[in-house]
Amino acid sequence: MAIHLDQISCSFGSTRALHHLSLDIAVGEQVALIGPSGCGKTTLLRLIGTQLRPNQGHLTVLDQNPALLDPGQLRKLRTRIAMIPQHLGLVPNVQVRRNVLNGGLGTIGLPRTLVQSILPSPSETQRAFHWLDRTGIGEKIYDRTDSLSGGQQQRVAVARALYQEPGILLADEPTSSVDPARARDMIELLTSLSREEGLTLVVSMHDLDLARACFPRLVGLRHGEVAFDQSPDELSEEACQSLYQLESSLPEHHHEQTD
Ligand SMILES: Nc1ncnc2c1ncn2[C@@H]1O[C@H](COP(=O)(O)OP(=O)(O)OP(=O)(O)O)[C@@H](O)[C@H]1O
Repeated sequence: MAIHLDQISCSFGSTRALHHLSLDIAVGEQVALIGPSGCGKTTLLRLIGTQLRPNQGHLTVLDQNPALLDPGQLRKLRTRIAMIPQHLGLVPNVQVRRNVLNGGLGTIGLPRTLVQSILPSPSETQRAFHWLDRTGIGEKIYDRTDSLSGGQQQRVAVARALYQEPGILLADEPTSSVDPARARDMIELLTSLSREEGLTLVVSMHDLDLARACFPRLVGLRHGEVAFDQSPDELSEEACQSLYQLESSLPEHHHEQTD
């Protein structure tokens, strides 16, 4: 099992983000996490990425329990989990190559990082090109990152994640700031790369129609609990509607709290 969550609860002060949530995701599965703002999608991704610890419950990622690992083992596990954050986290005023190479920082240690930032080896550059090429923008490798379009920058973030050679790829609302055609391109890029590389893929998103069109498994979250866990064919209109009807009736504190 790539990801195993058993009765996980996670709170921030008095705000309950996840409540007795259980979910198993097999190696190579592609899962869309759907639900209204504040339902717990980012919290769940951060737990899987081992950036957060649950208050209760049992979690294993790539068959390891992060709570039982020493700092070195935890670092190693994290190199196998790549996260594409909502705002991409690219360094704007450097070459695209630099941003892709940043995907390897967790693995190579400080001395090599310093050398690499001045003079990347030909094999590192070749590998950066390989992943940029796989995302369709190989020719941009020496361009300044902030000269690229928003869609191209998203591809740089995908290449950076894949440079890490992860077992699990997580993406937090990768479609939130792009137009519908770009959103579909992005999701199709992620799902096809995950299929070809045998990568477990978990993507949070708001667009239910896009999730239904592109993912074989949809997990709906509501108030930090699993509302449904189904294939697009199984998913009923009622289940979808109930998920989003609650958006307007969320308790007030769900709107007020922020990251
Ligand atoms: N660092 C934090 N401090 C306090 N509360 C938090 C924190 N992170 C999340 N929360 C709260 O936990 C709940 C779940 O938040 P989360 O960000 O996981 O939801 P989400 O589904 O990803 O929302 P969105 O779609 O708006 O990104 C919300 O009520 C949120 O305000």
